[in-house]
Amino acid sequence: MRMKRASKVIFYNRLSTIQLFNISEICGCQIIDKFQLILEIFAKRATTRRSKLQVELARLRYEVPRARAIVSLVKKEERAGFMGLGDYEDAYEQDLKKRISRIENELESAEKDDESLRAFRHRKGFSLVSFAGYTNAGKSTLFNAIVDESVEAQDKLFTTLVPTTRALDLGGRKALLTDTVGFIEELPHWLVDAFKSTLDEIFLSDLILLVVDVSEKPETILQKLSTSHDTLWDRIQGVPVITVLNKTDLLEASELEAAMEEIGYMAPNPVFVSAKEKLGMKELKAEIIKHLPAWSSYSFTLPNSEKGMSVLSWLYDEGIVHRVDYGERISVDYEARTEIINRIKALELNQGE
Ligand SMILES: Nc1nc2c(ncn2[C@@H]2O[C@H](COP(=O)(O)OP(=O)(O)OP(=O)(O)O)[C@@H](O)[C@H]2O)c(=O)[nH]1
Repeated sequence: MRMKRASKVIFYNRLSTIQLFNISEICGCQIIDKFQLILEIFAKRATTRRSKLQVELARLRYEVPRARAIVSLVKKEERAGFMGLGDYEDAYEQDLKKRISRIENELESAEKDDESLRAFRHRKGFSLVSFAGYTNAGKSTLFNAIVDESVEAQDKLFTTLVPTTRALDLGGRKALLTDTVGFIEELPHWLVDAFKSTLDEIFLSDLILLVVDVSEKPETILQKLSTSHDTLWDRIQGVPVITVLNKTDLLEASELEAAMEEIGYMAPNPVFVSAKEKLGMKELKAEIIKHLPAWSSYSFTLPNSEKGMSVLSWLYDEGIVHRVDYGERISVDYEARTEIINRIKALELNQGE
């Protein structure tokens, strides 16, 4: 390792503290296990405040028992400086625990911030589209293929904030496309909250593209589709899902047909693509446009009262207020998802207007 000048060695299996300790002495570089690597990836990909906190929480909790064991090792063997940790004292464990409880408190208020992120995007007239699926399904390749083939929307704001999000103009509709962390098989239970939090983008979406590697064995695909639906289902009811069957270049037409006979019932709104060969992009974009929530315009008035003002603030969260005049009543020219416009109309009816 020293000769190869590795800066980090990653072990597939979980390592005990003693193993970590001894291997790092031999290799002279940082040693991490699979779970620490997963946490590093989650940390890079966490975009909402809640997900950043969840990932940090999982990392700290993973570290506490190690901190304790390392302190006793260092004390016994007087080998300070292990893993670059310097003077490793009991205070470190106390510090970890303090940070854990602070994050637990912060998490409670973070939920609200993320809801307002969604509102902010809708207010700018964007529909939110997320890529979901297991690692290696080809999400990132597909994401790049669509972005390459599409016109980027004028609004660069989101794109510059998050590298895995692009603002696109799809058939005259503005959409924010977001690539997410891939699902991982056999995720340990203590990582599930952190993992799910990296999916926050998906849970805030108007449309989900579930990407599947169709060249895998049908039983593998079925099992992955089933787990994906389970993971998403409790929080995305009513949100349309497009099943993107990727890597069609690896199959003959007859093989593809046979695969679909087995998995078709688990694959709503299927579209066949090869992200690598950029095949099926037109069909996929058409399917996305078809499922994007419709937006419409509406002009109406609200009572100029406290209640009217609170409806107005909700309107600002959900869509674009083109004009607002405060007279005896508040008169508004408004554009939003049709679902929201219908709710305004229902509100008017209820008030007998
Ligand atoms: N033959 C073929 N290979 C593809 C296609 N799309 C992606 N791949 C390959 O599949 C592998 C995984 O692709 P990624 O785009 O990194 O997959 P991902 O789902 O983003 O994976 P994670 O980032 O790990 O979640 C890469 O080697 C790609 O080159 C395709 O349409 N056909």
